[in-house]
Amino acid sequence: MYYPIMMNIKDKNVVVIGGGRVAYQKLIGLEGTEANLTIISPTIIPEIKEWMKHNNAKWIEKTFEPIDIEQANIIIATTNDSATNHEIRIHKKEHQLLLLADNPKDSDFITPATIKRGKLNISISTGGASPSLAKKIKKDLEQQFDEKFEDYIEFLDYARHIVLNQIADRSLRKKLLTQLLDSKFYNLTVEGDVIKRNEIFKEMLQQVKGQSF
Ligand SMILES: C[C@@]1(CC(=O)O)C2=NC(=C\c3[nH]c(c(CCC(=O)O)c3CC(=O)O)Cc3[nH]c(c(CC(=O)O)c3CCC(=O)O)/C=C3\N/C(=C\2)[C@@H](CCC(=O)O)[C@]3(C)CC(=O)O)/[C@H]1CCC(=O)O
Ligand SMILES: NC(=O)c1ccc[n+]([C@@H]2O[C@H](COP(=O)([O-])OP(=O)(O)OC[C@H]3O[C@@H](n4cnc5c(N)ncnc54)[C@H](O)[C@@H]3O)[C@@H](O)[C@H]2O)c1
Repeated sequence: MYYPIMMNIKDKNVVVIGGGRVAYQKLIGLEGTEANLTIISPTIIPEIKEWMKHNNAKWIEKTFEPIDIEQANIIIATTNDSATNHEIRIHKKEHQLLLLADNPKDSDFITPATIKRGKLNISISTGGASPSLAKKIKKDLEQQFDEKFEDYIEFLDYARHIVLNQIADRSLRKKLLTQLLDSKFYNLTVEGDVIKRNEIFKEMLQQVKGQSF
């Protein structure tokens, strides 16, 4: 069984070996993490070149050597040469986390299909059984959780912080945080009526505050 976690990899050294389609897919997943990204590969596809214009990553134009992973925290091996992927596995240290794109059995982790909407992250894994199914489920959920969720999550984050700061009583907090999930807040966010949405939230907050005295 795999253990699902959300990792903070800011400033961690992530080394991606290989510069093809799979490397590109993994780099997209690493977007916004603020990790130190290094790509080791004699070639990279045009999509990665384009991606590097908007994202921070260092490309070292060479074939893999063990020294390339010495400082790595996380290693993502995506070459099309199984002998190289095997060599990477042999040289990685016990404490380093390795993903072998052609060999989940010997990997320390696998990557799920992911929908990102601001801070909302919906990840789907089949435990390696069917990456295509993970992708299909993702496509289906993308319709339900569209781009508008980005603003909505931002509002929930903002409102929750206010609730946590201003309401000391745990059960009242929980009540308010549940009330915040009422669809009117989502609908007003989608309609762009931020003023009305915030007013309703403030009224709710005052009401609950009244109950706590
Ligand atoms: C979800 C996604 C995320 C991502 O890549 O970030 C992802 N694979 C995706 C697509 C995809 N991969 C493959 C196909 C072709 C169809 C097929 O073979 O089924 C397609 C479909 C396509 O491309 O359309 C081939 C494939 N994949 C793996 C192997 C090796 C093996 O199974 O032994 C082979 C055979 C290689 C060969 O033939 O040699 C292994 C893995 N792929 C995983 C993740 C991990 C398990 C995730 C899970 O289910 O939990 C795992 C274990 C390790 C890892 O890579 O993390 C991404 C969709 C993202 C998106 O579009 O949103
Ligand atoms: N996990 C997944 O989701 C998934 C999906 C499809 C394929 N795969 C596996 O991943 C492998 C890569 O797939 P791809 O489509 O990206 O292949 P690709 O041929 O597009 O890219 C391979 C890359 O590896 C580089 N490379 C080759 N030898 C190297 C070495 N010694 N050192 C550094 N870089 C080297 C090449 O220059 C190239 O950039 C496939 O062989 C397949 O087994 C995994």
